[in-house]
Amino acid sequence: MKLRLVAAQRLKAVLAGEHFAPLGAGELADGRDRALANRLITTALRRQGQINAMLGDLLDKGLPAKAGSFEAVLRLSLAQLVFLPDLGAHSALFLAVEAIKRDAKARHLSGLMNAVLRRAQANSARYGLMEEHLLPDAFAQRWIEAYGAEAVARFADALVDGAPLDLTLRDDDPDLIEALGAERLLADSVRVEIRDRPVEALPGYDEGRWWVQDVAAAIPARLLALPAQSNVLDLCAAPGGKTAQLMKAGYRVTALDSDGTRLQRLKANMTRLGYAPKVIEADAANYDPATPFDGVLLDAPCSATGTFRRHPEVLWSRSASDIAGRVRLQQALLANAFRCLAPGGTLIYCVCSLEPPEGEDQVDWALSALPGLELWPVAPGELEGLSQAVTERGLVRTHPAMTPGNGNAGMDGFFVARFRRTG
Ligand SMILES: C[S@@+](CC[C@H](N)C(=O)[O-])C[C@H]1O[C@@H](n2cnc3c(N)ncnc32)[C@H](O)[C@@H]1O
Repeated sequence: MKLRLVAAQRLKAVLAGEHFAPLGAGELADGRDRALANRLITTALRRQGQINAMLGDLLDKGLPAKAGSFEAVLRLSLAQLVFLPDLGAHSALFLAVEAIKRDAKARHLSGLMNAVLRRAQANSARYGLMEEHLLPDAFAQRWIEAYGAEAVARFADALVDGAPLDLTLRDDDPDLIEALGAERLLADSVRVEIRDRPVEALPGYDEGRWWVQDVAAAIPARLLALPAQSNVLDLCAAPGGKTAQLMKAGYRVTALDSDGTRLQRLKANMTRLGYAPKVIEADAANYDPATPFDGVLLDAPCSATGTFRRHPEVLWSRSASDIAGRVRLQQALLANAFRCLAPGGTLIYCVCSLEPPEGEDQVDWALSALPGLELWPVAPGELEGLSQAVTERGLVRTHPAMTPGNGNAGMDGFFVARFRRTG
């Protein structure tokens, strides 16, 4: 019961707009309970489109208003009934009714909960097949246009399957890779296929021998291709995945972010890894350095739709107007990134987004709005093992239906462009 109440609380917060993070030991001490609660929440989030369709079918009058935890408990129970049959239908029904009896704001709805879940149970075989609802229609249509129907069908599979754990190695040591049970992907990125313990308990964590970073997220920093000791500005740096790569490459790194709390995480990550970049809390849209940089990496805030395998909630919390707002912010940040760059310097622009307006279209904007900026195309050979991600224009576009390295499926959706400042 406790795990269901805690899971409902977390799901409710995510439905209200919070970013999803799995429950930790502080919230549910027992490891098995925690794993089960996280399985329920992630299933409810990955299957949110299908569960929305079920709710439309089951609740003639829609969801009751101001009903406390009713919606979250119902979604968790539908996830269990339809998609996690190994957990048992009886407990899905019984525990849902008991859970809302403990919530003063939802207790009067226990009869409705019971009736709805019984109808869902009777329809569970049909509900389990409604795969066309996995991705929101608006996203699916746009993505089919951009990436093709076959790729988008695989996005839906990737949404259900979730993401494996990818690491970037500080120490490229075959013994470490073996101890992690990892497969090499691209350059110094490896993938842990089967994870049986928390990240902090994996070999090499305490010694700072690697950091968590999706294989796609590790591409942009590698493309700077500057000599060691170059001065590099990492704009929008926290929590520091790309900062660590820039430090590993031997650059003199300034890591800047406007969010003090996220910068604390960056500092803790750098301490664990044994790196000491210069850290600045400032707004990247108007930061004005005394000396311009040889390289600037801008990992701009975006819709984050490319991370839907780990953050399925982004698919349901982003509207067209959110994306338009991000596009304007990205342009302001790009313009200032250009101002921070020395003549001859290199600029990398990247976003973890699948939306062309935040990626490909921003290249056109930058080339027309920022005289003195030119595209420095990425050559397919620079991404050995992933040359299919390099477009004809020399831009990099990855998505979850792409396969890096030797057959390990899936990666985040990322867009990367490389520019040079000519004057
Ligand atoms: C995609 S995340 C960066 C991830 C990071 N580069 C990494 O590799 O670990 C975007 C970051 O942009 C920061 N951000 C958003 N608006 C900003 C602004 N105006 N100035 C500086 N940082 C900003 C956020 O605080 C967030 O940390």
